[in-house]
Amino acid sequence: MKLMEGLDTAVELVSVTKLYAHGVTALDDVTIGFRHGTFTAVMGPSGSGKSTLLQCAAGLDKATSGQVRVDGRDLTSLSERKLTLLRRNRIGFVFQAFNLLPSLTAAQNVGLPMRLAGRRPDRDVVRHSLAAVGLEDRADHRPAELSGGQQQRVAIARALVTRPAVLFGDEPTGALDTNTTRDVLRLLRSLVDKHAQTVVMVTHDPAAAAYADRVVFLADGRICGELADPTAEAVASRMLALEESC
Ligand SMILES: Nc1ncnc2c1ncn2[C@@H]1O[C@H](COP(=O)(O)OP(=O)(O)OP(=O)(O)O)[C@@H](O)[C@H]1O
Repeated sequence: MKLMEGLDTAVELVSVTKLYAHGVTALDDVTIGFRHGTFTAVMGPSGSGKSTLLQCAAGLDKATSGQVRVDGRDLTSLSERKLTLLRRNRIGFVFQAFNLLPSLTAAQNVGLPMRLAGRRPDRDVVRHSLAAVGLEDRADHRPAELSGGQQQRVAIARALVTRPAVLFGDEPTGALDTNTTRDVLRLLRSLVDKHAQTVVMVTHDPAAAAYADRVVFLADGRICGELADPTAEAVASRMLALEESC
């Protein structure tokens, strides 16, 4: 199948199918592109394949068939070593649980991807990354000394430290209260607006999805619709219709 959007596209899935054991089809012939410098929310009923889509797009899980392109490179054809390098350098991922190392300071956590790559963390790069998430004054704090929202911002800074082509978030605000959720969503929005970062986020929350440029809906492992310039109300009513038809 032809590529959909060419050079403008940071991430592209072409006819991706993911089968699990016990006859589960988690993704069923999914073709979708995520353009550079855009913010996309992925929504759908529980079990519709949202996390699987993100994991396959990020090279954390292997598609059973189809192609996954990041920065124009097909992840499915890379050796394990090359895939690890591409994942480390070009793909950022944040999870609902912040996954910070408790014994390390914020700056040390942000520098981890460089350490894992066998390099000494570059102080300026780490400071710049912490500044991008508004935490330059918390560099020496350990996770336990930070709020949940601040911890997630450190995780985002860590994911951004290699200047990835795309930042994926799997329910990045799922563990946060309403106010902190808003701060993190505003941060993601400003990374897109100010730094042309590409962001793809799974969420259950229509209000969170409304921060995105586009919402993609999944049902039973298939893309079943999209909404541009979403409002929380429009997303909620589309979700209601999807859940009723499941
Ligand atoms: N490792 C696995 N082995 C077998 N089946 C799996 C595995 N991971 C996910 N599945 C199945 O694949 C389907 C899609 O799961 P996935 O986690 O992607 O859905 P989701 O939309 O993210 O769900 P939720 O909103 O509940 O987190 C589900 O039917 C799930 O049970």
